Amino acid sequence: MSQRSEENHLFPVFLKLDKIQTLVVGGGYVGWEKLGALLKNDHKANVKIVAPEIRQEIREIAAVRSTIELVEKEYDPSDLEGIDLVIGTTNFYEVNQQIYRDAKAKGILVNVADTPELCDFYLGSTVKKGNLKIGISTNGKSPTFAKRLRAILEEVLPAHTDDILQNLAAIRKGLKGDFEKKMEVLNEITASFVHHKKEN
Ligand SMILES: C[C@@]1(CC(=O)O)c2cc3[nH]c(cc4nc(cc5[nH]c(cc(n2)[C@H]1CCC(=O)O)[C@@](C)(CC(=O)O)[C@@H]5CCC(=O)O)C(CC(=O)O)=C4CCC(=O)O)c(CCC(=O)O)c3CC(=O)O
Ligand SMILES: NC(=O)C1=CN([C@@H]2O[C@H](COP(=O)(O)OP(=O)(O)OC[C@H]3O[C@@H](n4cnc5c(N)ncnc54)[C@H](O)[C@@H]3O)[C@@H](O)[C@H]2O)C=CC1
Repeated sequence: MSQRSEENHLFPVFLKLDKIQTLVVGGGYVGWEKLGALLKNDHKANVKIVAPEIRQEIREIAAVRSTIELVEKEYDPSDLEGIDLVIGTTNFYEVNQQIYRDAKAKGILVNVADTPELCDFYLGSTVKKGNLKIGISTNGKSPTFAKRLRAILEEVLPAHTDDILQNLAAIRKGLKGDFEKKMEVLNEITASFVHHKKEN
């Protein structure tokens, strides 16, 4: 069999966390971090957290959000009922492995935090400016690089980035005519973005 080349084969998708049900197993530091990552992207994310011990910080978040459910008990496979996506963060490799196996058996996509061999998908660093979102993956090579690149992009993207998007959305909506004509106009309007970059 031929060796897979050293490049990123991951396919990025942008999930609607308010339309699906996510389960986080484990309510410690890593569980808190992953919950934070979900909520940073969508404060209305539906998240259930299952763990016998749940950190105070998570309790405080759940207390003010009806979309977050805490279940204080050890994980068992019935927790996967009605779940679309699962993130395992317990401090027991065997439990994380079981979560992975159970999720696979049910056809649920699973991520065991910080354990690439037990992941169908990875979490990425995300940059948000209004309607714009950029997801960054280093293919597991360096999450710290992803974090730094996020900070750089957050800094360099102008504050009015979303205004540009809003204007383009308005123009797009107002454009009459056939599909090809629409594309022609939108390509023309946005051409200067690329030229501007080349000149610098
Ligand atoms: C493969 C992946 C699987 C997954 O967890 O989804 C994974 C794996 C591992 N992470 C580890 C450690 C750290 N992870 C972070 C941070 C983040 N990790 C995230 C994602 C991912 N981490 C996926 C790949 C993403 C990609 O390809 O880029 C981010 C982007 C998203 C998020 O988690 O929300 C978030 C930054 C968010 C942001 O700030 O923008 C930091 C830095 C910090 O916290 O400051 C450290 C410590 C420093 C270091 O080690 O680099 C370890 C070693 C554990 C150990 O030593 O035992 C492994 C295991 C291994 O590599 O084998
Ligand atoms: N804290 C960190 O920065 C890092 C942690 N890790 C690893 O990630 C894992 C989790 O770390 P932390 O969150 O810091 O640990 P933690 O000890 O703070 O939290 C573990 C959580 O798992 C829960 N748990 C234990 N058994 C369970 C079960 N059977 N069912 C459901 N929940 C269960 C506990 O109640 C607790 O809420 C550990 O394996 C750790 O080695 C890896 C890299 C960095």
